[in-house]
Amino acid sequence: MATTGNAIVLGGPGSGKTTIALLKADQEIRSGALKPGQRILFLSFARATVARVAQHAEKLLSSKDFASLEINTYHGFTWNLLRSHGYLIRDGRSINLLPPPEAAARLSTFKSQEDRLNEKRRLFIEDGLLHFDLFAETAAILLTRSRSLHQIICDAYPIIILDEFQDTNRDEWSLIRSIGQQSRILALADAEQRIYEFRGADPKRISEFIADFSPCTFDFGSENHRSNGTDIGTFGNDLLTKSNIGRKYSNVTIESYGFYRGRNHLFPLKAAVLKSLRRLVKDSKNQWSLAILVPTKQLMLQTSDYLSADTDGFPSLNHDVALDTEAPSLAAVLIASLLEGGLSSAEIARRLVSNLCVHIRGRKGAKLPNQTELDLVNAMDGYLASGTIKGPKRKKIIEAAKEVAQARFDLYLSGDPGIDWLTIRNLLHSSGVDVIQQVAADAKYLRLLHKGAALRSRLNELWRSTGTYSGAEIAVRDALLQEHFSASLRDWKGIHVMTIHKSKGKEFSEVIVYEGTHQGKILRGNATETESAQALLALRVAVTRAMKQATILTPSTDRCPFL
Ligand SMILES: Nc1ncnc2c1ncn2[C@@H]1O[C@H](COP(=O)(O)OP(=O)(O)OP(=O)(O)O)[C@@H](O)[C@H]1O
Repeated sequence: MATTGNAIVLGGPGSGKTTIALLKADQEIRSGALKPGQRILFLSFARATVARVAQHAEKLLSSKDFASLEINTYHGFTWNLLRSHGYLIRDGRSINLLPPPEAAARLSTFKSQEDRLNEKRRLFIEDGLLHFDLFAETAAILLTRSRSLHQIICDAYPIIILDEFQDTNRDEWSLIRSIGQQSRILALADAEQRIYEFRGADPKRISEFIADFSPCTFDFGSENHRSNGTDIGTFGNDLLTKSNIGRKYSNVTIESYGFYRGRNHLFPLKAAVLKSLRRLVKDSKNQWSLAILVPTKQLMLQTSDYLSADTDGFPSLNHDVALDTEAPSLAAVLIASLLEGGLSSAEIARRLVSNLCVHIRGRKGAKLPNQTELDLVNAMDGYLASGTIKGPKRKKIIEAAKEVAQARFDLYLSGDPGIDWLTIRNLLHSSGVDVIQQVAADAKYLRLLHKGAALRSRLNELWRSTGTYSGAEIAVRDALLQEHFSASLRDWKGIHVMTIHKSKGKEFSEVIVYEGTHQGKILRGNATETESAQALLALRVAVTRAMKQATILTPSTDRCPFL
């Protein structure tokens, strides 16, 4: 609290790094260190983490002091900077954002990382379209080239707190170095929670910071305030030395699950969730949170579907999912375009085929479409240019698109966006063709993005002013885009399903880590040594999110070797 220069706080999970940083911010604000208009900037990676930190800060700081703290993601902060000043590096021309769903679609044909990066740079330089991955790099360039802007930013934020510092990539690091020439930097880090090597986190980062910034260094070691009085932290540390194997823990349960004939493969998971819920409700009434953490996105969606279902004698369970937005967003844009309609069914059909191409290209986000999908998209693109397409399966897709378009053309819209949206979704669902049905399936996840109300109100406005949904495609795109920067406070109570990676920086009353039998393994088969080391760190991060109890479910036929 007394340090006046740069600082780095090291410490294991739950050791209080975030808490001390917020208290330090509060102390600086109260001491009058800030001039009018200056704020302390707290940067983290994920919007969900920002929401949790903001919640935590609201408890620790008075509302007056809270106003002097800006809690943001790297993306949110750098985009603000680029949106207002980016024109300076584009000869006065403005910058437009390339939203992840569209980016995924545009980059789908570039296979290597290098080609993808080059294409992102080309899109920016030639078309002014900025990909999220270039935010930090471009902001760093901007601050290097404009000394005045550099001065303004450093003046505005004299103290910057960097959460999860161990996971900063090279571009973020160069931005930090630039701002850190004048502003004070307080970094929070745990080398053993470095789980983002695949996006450029580097084991050297902490020592680079120490070398460049000569900070006061504080190490909270293995102090643990999150799960005080439990052996969850001990288990986490034992994992690192493999001394957990064969040991018993009071607050970490490892269950080997078997196969239940005639039941969903996630049956043992839902049974474990209900067991946790009984415990949580008994102990904490409604003041509890439960995280279900799984290794892959695919398993996350399956888990969400199965929790929502009321099959196998289990009730449907309300929950939140940390979804990727690409697939539902592209599906929403396609549905909005159908809501808009057109002057003829042929025009609607053409737009539908074109939007189907974008959906197939981009729905998997950063993961590329497979060759069959790419071939299909090329053929459909060819159809749009020439009016012909070869192959019975592809012809069937075009025929089905025409039928959907005709049905839309003949449709009498009610003016109630909720009803009309569902009508269109059902048209897609009953098309009988998988790539069109996939749009309807992806659109169902919009509910879980909590964007329903925002979309409905935009569509309502359109209908009220024009009696049509003309402009719906753009309106829906805008509404979904804002999602990427909103750091609205989310309620962390209840059940949350997410990938292990998304759980970083969060805490829950209980955690259930579940790995699948064939896909969704904690350590996948044929993993390299580095991948294995990363998987172990990820498992440690997952388990140590729990305050009271962690449960790990691993298949009895193929137990996780870390357990
Ligand atoms: N000194 C303390 N005394 C009591 N409780 C504390 C203390 N410091 C932190 N806590 C509580 O412990 C929990 C974990 O703290 P915090 O989130 O600051 O840890 P962290 O080091 O940032 O964790 P991680 O790296 O795992 O995200 C929080 O619920 C916080 O309120």
